[in-house]
Amino acid sequence: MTFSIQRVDARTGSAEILQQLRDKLSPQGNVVSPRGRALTEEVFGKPLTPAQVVETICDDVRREGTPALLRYSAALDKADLTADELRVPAADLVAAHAAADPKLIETIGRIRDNIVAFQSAILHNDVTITPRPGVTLTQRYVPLRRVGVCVPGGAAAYPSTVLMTAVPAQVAGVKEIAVVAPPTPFGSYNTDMLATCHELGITEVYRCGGAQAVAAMAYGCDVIPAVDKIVGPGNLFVALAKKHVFGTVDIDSFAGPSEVIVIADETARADYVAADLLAQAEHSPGSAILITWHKPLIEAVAAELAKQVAVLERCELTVDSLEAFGALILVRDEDHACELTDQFAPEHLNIETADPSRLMAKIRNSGAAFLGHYTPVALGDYAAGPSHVLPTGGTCTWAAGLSSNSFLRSGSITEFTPDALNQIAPDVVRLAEKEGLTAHARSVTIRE
Ligand SMILES: NC(=O)c1ccc[n+]([C@@H]2O[C@H](COP(=O)([O-])OP(=O)(O)OC[C@H]3O[C@@H](n4cnc5c(N)ncnc54)[C@H](O)[C@@H]3O)[C@@H](O)[C@H]2O)c1
Ligand SMILES: N[C@H](CO)Cc1c[nH]c[nH+]1
Ligand SMILES: [Zn+2]
Repeated sequence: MTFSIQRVDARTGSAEILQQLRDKLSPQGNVVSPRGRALTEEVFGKPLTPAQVVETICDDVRREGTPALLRYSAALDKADLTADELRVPAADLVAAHAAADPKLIETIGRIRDNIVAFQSAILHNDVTITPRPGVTLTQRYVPLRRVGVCVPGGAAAYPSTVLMTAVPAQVAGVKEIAVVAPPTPFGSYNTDMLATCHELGITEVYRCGGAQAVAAMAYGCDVIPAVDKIVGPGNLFVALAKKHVFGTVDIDSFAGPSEVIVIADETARADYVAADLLAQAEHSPGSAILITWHKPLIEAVAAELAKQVAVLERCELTVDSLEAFGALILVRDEDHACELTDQFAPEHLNIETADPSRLMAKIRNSGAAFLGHYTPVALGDYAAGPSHVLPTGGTCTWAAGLSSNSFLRSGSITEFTPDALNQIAPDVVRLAEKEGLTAHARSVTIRE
């Protein structure tokens, strides 16, 4: 298989390529295909930007509710559904579960256990301190009441996304979980996805996707009661819709295409490294970048990529991704590799070196890191325990991946005795008077 992936020698100059890739990989840089643009013109009668499409859909769903949701499902997903058919009947969930490969159900059970073990261990607990006699200060964590989960269904089916979103929410104690997936064979007609929902005890699944489903969950409609937070991945329209409704509800992130940086040294195997790069490139769009100071690895990995990509089911899509978003970068040394990685701030970081922990200690920015020659990112995508919903586009410099804690809301609880109030009163009064807020001061002195 012949294709071209960028080789960059960053030993003497700066690696501008990383900034160029970063710019291309923002969710907005996620270009809409010619078919997508034609669909926009067909539905709206004129060319619109994705942001204009999403704003129109969200505003219509907010104003009209279910009729707009059904209209956009019909126009964009060719779904001929009535309001009564939007929710997947309980019998369909049961039937999908009964018909599923028993081995798949066992796998889902084992992965659920892995996720529960990790997400329970990291869950915040209430904290109470008594800094002085008579003063009790508590930080309390309360699960969100109702959340909405977007499960993609345009180009592939993602039972794994149900696990990686709904299980952390369940661990946090969320009682109501609504899943939306497009009315497509990869979405809410996908029996593996429905069987996964049933196995996890999810009963509310809706046959709608895209911006219209996000808007319906944010604003609520006759069929889907409004949620408090919307999580889960999706294409550009889903990402833009989540951004649009943020403020009415919370969202997990504004996510773009998948990314991986593999840092490798002379102990790395070129076939393993290539396999890890291909695994994220196959998402298409997906970015796959090798950083190494071991020069022979660059061509060895390029040769392995060509060999391995040829036999992939998604060969052409993967090649498109490697050509547009891939790079093999030669750096001076280990420190240079860590510096460039921090600058790119990848969603996934795979360190395939003799002492990966030493490098990890030097890197601040990565959504999720995978250490050693036997820890491919696919472990995190499917089974290890941390969620695969992660910050992309360099946002891991300030954002965290989805976890059980994403489904908690914290609040403080303060309690003072009369003596403790008297003790602190002068400080409160002084500051309140400085601000000219004498009613605040009086609410304290009145109790002296
Ligand atoms: N980061 C993660 O954890 C993760 C996990 C799984 C999938 N993903 C990513 O999520 C994305 C899923 O995208 P997808 O397209 O397969 O499914 P999707 O469900 O996100 O989007 C499909 C929906 O988009 C809407 N849409 C399509 N074209 C449109 C147009 N021209 N105008 C308005 N709306 C339109 C339709 O309503 C359709 O139902 C992929 O990029 C995949 O790589 C990420
Ligand atoms: N790599 C994706 C997150 O970036 C998650 C995923 C789902 N299925 C396979 N992989
Ligand atoms: Zn993946």
